[in-house]
Amino acid sequence: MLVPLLNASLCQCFVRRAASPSSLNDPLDGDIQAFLTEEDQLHTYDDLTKVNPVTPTTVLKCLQARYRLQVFYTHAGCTLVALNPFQPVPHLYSQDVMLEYHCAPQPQEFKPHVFIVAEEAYRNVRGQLHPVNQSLVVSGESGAGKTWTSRCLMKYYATVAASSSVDQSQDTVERIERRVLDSNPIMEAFGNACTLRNNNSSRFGKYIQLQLDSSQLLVGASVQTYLLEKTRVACQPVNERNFHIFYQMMNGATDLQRKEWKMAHGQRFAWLPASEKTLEEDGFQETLEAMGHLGISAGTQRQIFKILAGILQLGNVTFSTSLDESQPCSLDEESKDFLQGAAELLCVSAEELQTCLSVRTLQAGKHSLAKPCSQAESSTRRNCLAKVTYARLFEWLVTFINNSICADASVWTNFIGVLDVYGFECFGVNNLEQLCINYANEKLQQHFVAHYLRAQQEEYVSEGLEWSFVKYQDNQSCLDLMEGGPVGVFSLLNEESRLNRASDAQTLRVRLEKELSNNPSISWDRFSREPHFTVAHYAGGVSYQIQGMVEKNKDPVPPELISLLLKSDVPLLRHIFSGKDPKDQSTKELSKVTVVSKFKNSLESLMKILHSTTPHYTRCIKPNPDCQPMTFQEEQVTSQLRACGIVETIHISAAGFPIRIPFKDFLQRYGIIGKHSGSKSGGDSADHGLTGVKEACQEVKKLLRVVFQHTQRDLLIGLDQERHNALVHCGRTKVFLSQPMLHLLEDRRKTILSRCAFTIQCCWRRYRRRRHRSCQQSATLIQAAVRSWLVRRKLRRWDRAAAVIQNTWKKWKTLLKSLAEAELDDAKDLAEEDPPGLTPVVRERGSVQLSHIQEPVTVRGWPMGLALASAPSITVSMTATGLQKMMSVMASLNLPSRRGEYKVETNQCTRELASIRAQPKGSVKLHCQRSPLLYADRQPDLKSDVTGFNEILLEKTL
Ligand SMILES: Nc1ncnc2c1ncn2[C@@H]1O[C@H](COP(=O)(O)OP(=O)(O)OP(=O)(O)O)[C@@H](O)[C@H]1O
Repeated sequence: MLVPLLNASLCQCFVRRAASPSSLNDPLDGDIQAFLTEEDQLHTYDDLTKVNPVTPTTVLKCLQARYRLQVFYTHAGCTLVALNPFQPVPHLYSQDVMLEYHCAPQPQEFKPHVFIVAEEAYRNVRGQLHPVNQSLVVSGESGAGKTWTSRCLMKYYATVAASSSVDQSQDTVERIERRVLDSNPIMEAFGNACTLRNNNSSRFGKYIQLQLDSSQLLVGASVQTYLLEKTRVACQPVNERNFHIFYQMMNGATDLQRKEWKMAHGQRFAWLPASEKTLEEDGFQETLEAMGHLGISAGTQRQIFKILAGILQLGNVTFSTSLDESQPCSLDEESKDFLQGAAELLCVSAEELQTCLSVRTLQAGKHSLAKPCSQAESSTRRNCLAKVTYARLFEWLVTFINNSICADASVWTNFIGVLDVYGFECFGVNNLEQLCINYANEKLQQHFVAHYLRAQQEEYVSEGLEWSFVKYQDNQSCLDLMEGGPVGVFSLLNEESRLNRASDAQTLRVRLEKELSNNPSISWDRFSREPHFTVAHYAGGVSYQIQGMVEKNKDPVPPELISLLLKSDVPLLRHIFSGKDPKDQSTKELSKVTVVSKFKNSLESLMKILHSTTPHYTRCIKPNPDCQPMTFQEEQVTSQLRACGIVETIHISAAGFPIRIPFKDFLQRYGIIGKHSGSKSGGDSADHGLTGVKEACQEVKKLLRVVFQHTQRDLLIGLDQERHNALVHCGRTKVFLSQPMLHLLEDRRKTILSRCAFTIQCCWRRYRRRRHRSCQQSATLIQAAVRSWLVRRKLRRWDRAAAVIQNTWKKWKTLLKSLAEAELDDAKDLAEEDPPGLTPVVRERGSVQLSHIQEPVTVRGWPMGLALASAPSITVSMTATGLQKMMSVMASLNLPSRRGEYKVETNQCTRELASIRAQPKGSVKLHCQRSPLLYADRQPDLKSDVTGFNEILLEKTL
């Protein structure tokens, strides 16, 4: 009951991520992305399956980074991805490099290269107890570099097989090598053409078997071709050219040949458009040499070129509409000449040729009926004659090449096959050719997926994983749609083609819709004017036009034409049509052979061969549509990665365990989960640097247990072992993770990290608070210490000052005392001389000596407010006047106020008062600044409270 919740949530996530291709594009969080793949290190990844996570985006970035650094080859698991440099890179393909790869004990450790694939296949054959044949499948879109790569592989084998031959005569080896290699220029001259996408585009598919003897030496080869685009002979797409061989003849023929071939300088041929464009592929001499090497005699060569020249002449024959329907179309004068020329070159009767082209023979029982053709029909018959002749000539050439290079069955024991097939095609208008090509690609894709799945499974097994891709959905439903019996697109198309009636696109469309509407891989746009059907291929949907499909499938060749050619005086022409005489074959037999059925049969036999061999895939990628060197267009590459199955491999990875992390890295990143989950597991391992893989595995398992426990606790449900295994697996050296498991781990890690961050924040804040508080306390302490130090310093200074003052004061006092005593001694002496009661002696201006006063005496005082002298302050403000002053003086001197006994009056003396001192026996000494001692003998009141002699009653500091 508890299981469904988590299962539902995890598995929904799992299904969503695994099933939807777009989910693979999900940008992962920057941090995990950086952990899994370091972007600046992307170019170092030699294998695309090692980028983490394997998504189209990371794969694309990796390829781009490598291309920028001129690294053109990258592994993608069991596939090799080859980016076209579109410029010569001679050092990459030299003979030395070939031998280097061949002689290396472990070529896999070298940089990715097509030679690794070649060498691996070569060693596979050699190393087996019962040698297994090998197949090198080279695919990609037009111009991606398939032909180049196939050539490279053939050169490699020609070199390494020859280099290993010590006991054979060099001559023999060279002859075989040469022949094998010479088959290339011939086939390219006859089967390649300049198209908008590639100047040297192969217009046929081929499978070359390189035959090896028991000593693994190259002893021969054989070629099987598929679906030559023969319509090109009579109908070239705009801005494209016919097959190279016609231009080679035009450019390279001698005058004699020109005369013979009716190919004058400046002669224009309708079927040779863009003849002014010269290509490096137009080397006629090279083709002639190759023909010679392969043993095509000069006579046969002459016949071949005569036939080709005849075809060119035919192209210039145009029919005019006949006004009378009972009469065949007429020819203008020029066309008559060209027809005559064609007939001469093909060595047939010109009249017969014209009749064959413009009159149809209808068979009614034993009677035959002649029916003039319309202009269009006549043109079709003309084209048909050219196409069938060229196709038969090409077939014959291939057979000849095979006869020339194929070793005797008793000589060779094994082979390495090189398959160079057209890639997935999707144009504006797609017809039967595209249907066949895409069908072949579907077949190869299925083969590839099965092989890749096997390779993945093998890796899982080697890592000890018990998991299988049993539920992986491949492209079977699309194949069922096309080839399915009893009802499929091909069978319905064949049925329509075999009916002896005019083909009608609408009828076929209705039949397709009625019979196949249950298949999810087919759809229709009901609003489209043109009848068509859309097939959902693995590489994307392609809409096929039904119009003309049945006719193309029938590929009818008017029997009159074949009969005519069989009468030709050119032996080769007779030969290539021999055995095809319509009279010798029953109509039933003929009607059986449609283009589709022929193609399907040849593909089936190819698939049988592929299934019996060990395949090696090379996916060629065209980095830009303009064939420019060092230009990488992301969209262009992405669509090719999808079309060549690399994205499929990514889906396969996603269906399994797309993320693989070595134990050590895993523990380093996720060890924190164990540490912070209250469990002892998983935490310390990364810190202590585990060395043993076994211990690391144990730690990882513990850690995963913790994660699951937590997930269960969080979601209150349980996960069974089966579900665990669908999410994560511990291999022998790595942890295999599904996308949902990665997200689970990442979520857990993030939660823990944010909890840790919160704890760190709390600690930090607490620490900051404490630090602040202690700072405050310290500041207070320092302040107190400084203050006390300042006070102490001040006190010390005060002490010192007081001591100085005291000292000085003491000295001063002593001095005064001594002076006073000296004065007193003088006064005594005077007193002894002057008897008491005498009138005061004025000693000094402004001062009086009061003694035994009978009359109120005038005390000449001090001009300033002596009264203020009694103020606590030692600084006296001199503002008081008159009585105030007198009173204040009285008060300050603390003199008893005895009315009438004395009076104090302001002295005229403006000098400042220094001090007032007590005199002996009650006298007061008014001490002036200048000579205070002059007042020492003044005695204002004998009954005063002044006690001390010479005591300072009041003093003003200066
Ligand atoms: N490895 C390479 N180094 C240098 N140039 C290359 C390489 N591969 C391809 N090219 C260039 O790219 C061009 C197209 O390559 P190629 O003819 O092999 O394409 P293709 O896939 O066979 O195309 P098609 O399907 O049309 O035949 C070549 O003519 C060559 O100039």
